[in-house]
Amino acid sequence: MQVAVNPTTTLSAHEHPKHNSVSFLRPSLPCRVRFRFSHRPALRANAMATQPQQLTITRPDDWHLHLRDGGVLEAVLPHSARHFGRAIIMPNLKPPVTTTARAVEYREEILKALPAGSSFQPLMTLYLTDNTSPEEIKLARKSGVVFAVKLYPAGATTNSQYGVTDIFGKCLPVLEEMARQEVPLLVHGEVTDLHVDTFDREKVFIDTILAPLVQKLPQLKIVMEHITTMDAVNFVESCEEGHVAATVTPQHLLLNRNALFQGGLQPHVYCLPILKRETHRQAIVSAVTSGSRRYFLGTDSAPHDKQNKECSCGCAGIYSAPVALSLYTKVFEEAGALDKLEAFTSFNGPDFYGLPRNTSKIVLRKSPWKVPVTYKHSSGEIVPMFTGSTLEWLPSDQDEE
Ligand SMILES: NC(=O)N[C@@H](CC(=O)O)C(=O)O
Repeated sequence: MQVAVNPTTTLSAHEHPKHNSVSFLRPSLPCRVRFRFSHRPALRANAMATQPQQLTITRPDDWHLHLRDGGVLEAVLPHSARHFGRAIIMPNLKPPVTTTARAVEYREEILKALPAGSSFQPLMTLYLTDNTSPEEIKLARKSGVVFAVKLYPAGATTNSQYGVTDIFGKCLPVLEEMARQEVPLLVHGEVTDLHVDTFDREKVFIDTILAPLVQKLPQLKIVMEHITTMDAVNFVESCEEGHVAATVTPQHLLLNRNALFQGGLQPHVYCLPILKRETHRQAIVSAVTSGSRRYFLGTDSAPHDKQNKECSCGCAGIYSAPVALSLYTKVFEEAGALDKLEAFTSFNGPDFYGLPRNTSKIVLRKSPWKVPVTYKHSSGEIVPMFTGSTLEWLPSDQDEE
């Protein structure tokens, strides 16, 4: 990672111009994050003067992305393709992508919708059902375009009604085949029992499904997607490195559940798993900024039309693709861990999946930019995360040498 500093224009934290105030909940110091500023005034001033204004990092990948199809796909794909080299494409379309043949077709649709000259690579996934066969896993492995299988507990989230109801029964032969074929299982880690409190669903899933699954099939590679709790961090840390990992979204790093109710009900920060309390957010920030190889970038960018978010029964999902990289950088900067950013965004993911790291670079400049209020598409509009606010880190392609 290259870091460029510009001492003449560097401002100390309290001198930064306030732009349109983004209501981030400023992280208080997570327990394991070490700040490298000295308490001696002279040294501290020096450190302030060397705050980076520009970072050059290996191009990141997004290990959890919803692209949808049709007009929405065309509208959102350029935002991911601009910043990310590859992305794991989630299969929860209507109807879901349950076969390799359909994954191959969907991949073609994505490639066709890419902006000219883009080298973005969609890494396809299959949607696990009670009827998925071990044969399908062999086909997936052979295809060279399917990289994982997604477990949605039936009823857990958007378009999950065809998901799994019987993981340790009907699905077991498939999971055993995945372990043999080294195809990772990507997990939406929430139980769907209506008697379990919404805020406890991840923990109960870990205790009743995930921990027993890891015990039963220790060779199966598992990614716990979009983790939201200290319990998930503890679980991931307790497993063998390289076997169980986790993706982390910008919203679960920057927001706690108060954001859902700040000044009124806020549909655009409603996602699943739902935002949790502050102590959980701090645990996740601490985990990802520690430099651990078990965590990697997965935006869970999940576009829904404005009218389907702002209504009496709004959809779960936050559209973060255009802002995600700026937001992750902010998180690492505020934790004093910018030196750990590149491993999280660009190394840990491909290393876990056994894929090469990207070779191209992307530049992040400290240069305020305004998030558009909405993105229009052929039949509606999508409101991005932090709509209309000003963010500090602007990602762009590397300058020509
Ligand atoms: N995260 C969300 O709230 N929604 C996702 C599905 C998912 O990953 O849960 C979606 O597809 O809209």
